Amino acid sequence: MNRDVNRPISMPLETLHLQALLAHTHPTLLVHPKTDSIVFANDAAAKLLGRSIEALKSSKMSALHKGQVPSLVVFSEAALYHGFAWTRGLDLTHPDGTELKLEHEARAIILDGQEYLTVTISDLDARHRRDVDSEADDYLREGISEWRRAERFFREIERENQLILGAAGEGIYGVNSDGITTFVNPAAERMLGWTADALVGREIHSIIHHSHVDGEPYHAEQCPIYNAFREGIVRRVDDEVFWRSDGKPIRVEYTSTPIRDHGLVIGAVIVFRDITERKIAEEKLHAALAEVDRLRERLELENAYLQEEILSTNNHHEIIGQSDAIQGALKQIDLVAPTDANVLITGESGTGKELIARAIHQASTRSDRVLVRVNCAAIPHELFESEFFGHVRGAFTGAIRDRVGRFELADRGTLFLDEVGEIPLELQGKLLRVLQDQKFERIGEERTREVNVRLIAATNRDLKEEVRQGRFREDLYFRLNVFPIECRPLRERTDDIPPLATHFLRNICQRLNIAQPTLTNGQVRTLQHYGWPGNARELENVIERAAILAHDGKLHFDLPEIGGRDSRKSIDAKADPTPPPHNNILTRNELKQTEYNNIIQALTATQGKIFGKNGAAILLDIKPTTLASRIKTFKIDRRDFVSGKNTE
Ligand SMILES: Nc1ncnc2c1ncn2[C@@H]1O[C@H](COP(=O)(O)OP(=O)(O)OP(=O)(O)O)[C@@H](O)[C@H]1O
Repeated sequence: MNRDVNRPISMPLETLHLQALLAHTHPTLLVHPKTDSIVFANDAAAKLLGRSIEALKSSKMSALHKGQVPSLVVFSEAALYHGFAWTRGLDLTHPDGTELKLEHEARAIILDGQEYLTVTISDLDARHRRDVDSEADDYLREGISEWRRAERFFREIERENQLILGAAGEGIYGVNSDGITTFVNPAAERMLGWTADALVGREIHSIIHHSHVDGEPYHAEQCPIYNAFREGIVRRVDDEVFWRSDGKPIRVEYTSTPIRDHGLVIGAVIVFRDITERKIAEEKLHAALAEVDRLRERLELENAYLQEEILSTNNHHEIIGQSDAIQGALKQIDLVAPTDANVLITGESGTGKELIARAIHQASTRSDRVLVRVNCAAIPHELFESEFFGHVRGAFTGAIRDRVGRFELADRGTLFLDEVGEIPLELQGKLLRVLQDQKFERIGEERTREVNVRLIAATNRDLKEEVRQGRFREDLYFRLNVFPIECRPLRERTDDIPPLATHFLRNICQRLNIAQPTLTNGQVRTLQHYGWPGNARELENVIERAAILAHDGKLHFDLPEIGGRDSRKSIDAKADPTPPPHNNILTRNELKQTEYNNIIQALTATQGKIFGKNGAAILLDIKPTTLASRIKTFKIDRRDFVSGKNTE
């Protein structure tokens, strides 16, 4: 620094006043350097240095800065030389003993031709405090604007969140860890019929979730929504109800997600959807599918029955016979068919009981609906109930889908219970109730179904005797026996054998598409002499076999042997026109014994096999189901005839 730049300032007297004024705000001394005396001190200097102006003015600079004369001289000389100097090397002690940290700035001035120094003193501690305060101010100012920015940012986020919550189609609400509602979005307000104001701040479970759909109380401890924040895991429920403000339930699916703050669960947010309409649509669809399923199953079964009917009714329900017995039966059919009365047809196997049942159905007003036949002898004991009344899926082991029972299938048609005497005693009561009320339930279902069924029953048992023996309920017997029709055995109406034999021969030849052989009078007479334990069915089978084996238009009959009696007759030989001797007539018991022996022989020959090509039914010329029923009646255990394990 050179002297020209910082030469002492020379100023007129009036400027001194200005200087003095300025000096009034800063602690300033006017010092005469040559004499070391203080010629002027302002109030600020007096205050800072802790001395009065007068005391200062009567004091020397060196006296103020005791022991620092060298530093003071250097400082003064520098100021005089350069016109300006500053130092922090001059200390000063306040009269109260405080060591003042000061900065001195000296400027050389000339007043009235004499060199002076204006020494401005700054309190470094005060300046430091100001600096700190100013820094704090800066921080504060910056902090406030930063905070305002953050506030704006969060307000913006909050606004966006509100927009999202408002736009969401799902109902959304929040709860704190006490289960108190913290917010509710507009969709939730709409769905629940409650305003957000009405819910916020209140325990929402007791308002919208207090009961199950059936009205049972829903305790908050079990509520999955609350459990989400109790256990800290997300809970999803896909079918429950929330209660609207108008008391109506809405079906909902919802998710309750815990909200965490620094790892601490502080509540949950619940997002829910009104699925009432969807559930109604689903239920309608299920019902429709179940109905389709039911109809399909029914059609399948009806179809099976119709097929069976086609196969079993080659004779188109033509009842042949001129005997009084047949003519009487025909009259009874005409009488009873148009009524809805129950009919009980009795008679030995193969006498035409089913034929009569079908004829009644055909002549009734129900003929446009199906006749459902149930062979009670062929149903395993444990399946009776399901067979009759149906079951729902899962009702018992093996019930893998719903099943229509025969009663339901026969609705508005006819139910033909063949071998009705075989129905287990324990089911007879239920059957009676259904016949009386025409109402029943499927197994495993509570729904009661109504039917309108006409019942025709048939049996080859003496049902009265069964009642006496306690094997058949009397009340059921009376219920069935409203209109009894008896089928007389063929041997008691030998008049019917010629027209029946001719009828069978014609039908069989047509069916087999073969030329019809001649049935001679002699052959007819021989047929009339045979006992026909298998009745018309046996006659039909004998004729069919003969038709197949016929040579050159001639029939050859090979009648089966009956019991020990030699009833095998070669009919193409000379027929014996004489009536059988009196001692050949069999009593009912003898006939039974004969039939028993016959079945035993057949089972021995087939090793217990009943059904199929090599079965005993074929040998005996009776239906396998009939044979099964007879075996049951005679209490024969067919396993006694089986060699090895191969039973049917
Ligand atoms: N009067 C008849 N006219 C024509 N065909 C008859 C007559 N009686 C019986 N049949 C025939 O004899 C066969 C046996 O008759 P059906 O099945 O009706 O006897 P069923 O008494 O019901 O026998 P089961 O007790 O063994 O069930 C059938 O093919 C049937 O058409």
